[in-house]
Amino acid sequence: MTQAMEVAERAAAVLAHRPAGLLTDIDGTISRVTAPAEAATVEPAARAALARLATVLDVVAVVSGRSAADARRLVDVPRLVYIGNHGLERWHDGQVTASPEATRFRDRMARVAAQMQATLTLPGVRVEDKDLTLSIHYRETADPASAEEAVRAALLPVSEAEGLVVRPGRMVFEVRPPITMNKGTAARDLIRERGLRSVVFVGDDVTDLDAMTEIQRLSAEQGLRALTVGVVGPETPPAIAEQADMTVDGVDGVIAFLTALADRLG
Ligand SMILES: O=P(O)(O)OC[C@H]1O[C@H](O[C@H]2O[C@H](CO)[C@@H](O)[C@H](O)[C@H]2O)[C@H](O)[C@@H](O)[C@@H]1O
Repeated sequence: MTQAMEVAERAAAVLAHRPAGLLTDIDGTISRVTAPAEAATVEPAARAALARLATVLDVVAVVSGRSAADARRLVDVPRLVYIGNHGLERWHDGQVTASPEATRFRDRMARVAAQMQATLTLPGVRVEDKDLTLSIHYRETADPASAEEAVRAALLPVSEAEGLVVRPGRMVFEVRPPITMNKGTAARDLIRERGLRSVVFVGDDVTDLDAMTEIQRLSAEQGLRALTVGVVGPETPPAIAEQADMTVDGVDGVIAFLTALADRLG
């Protein structure tokens, strides 16, 4: 049996406990790494599997660092729940609802975005303004290692002066409000809201660890049936494979897993 089939078998057993939900990250999970970030697309086979799963599971949700509207545009499957900005907002029926706590920091975020646009002139650095959060990409620079240091040195003092938090990602720095909302709190809220008894989460990056650890905590302390699936690729932080219950190899592994799961549950 292949690794993806084994994960699908475990996931199907977990999701037999209804109501059941599947939560997935986007970049590096159902979308291959691209430069620039705007060029990313969701793999058609992943989209097809998610659409099938949405007809048999109680909840299928996308939990992304992208804005919720961008997540909806990219994944483009009706009936899914779209959570964006690392858990700070949700897209529903064309409307985005943002956390009131997060919106209090909008002006500060805009000031940091403007300052970074003006001062980060290194070719290949891109500022992605996501309203509630900000991503500063350096993947397209000639020397990403030195660009990382240059961006860090420029970004940290400005963000700290505005009371905002900087977290590293995949050749990106994410600027976020200083509040305890993340993919973990978003997953917990969705599980509570929908009364889920089981959850499968799929992700590949440091921000996905928030969701994995919270789901595992709910499993240990409250009996939630859960499976966390780490996506292992060339840029995956080692902590993902250490934290996840099971792993698959890259986006192709995710596609094989989701397709096998849809076959089992369909
Ligand atoms: O939580 P996710 O859905 O995985 O989103 C995380 C960030 O993904 C995007 O950036 C990353 O993917 C890009 C496209 O492959 C790549 O060019 C970049 O280097 C990666 O960091 C997105 O642009 C960010 O807004 C998300 O926060």
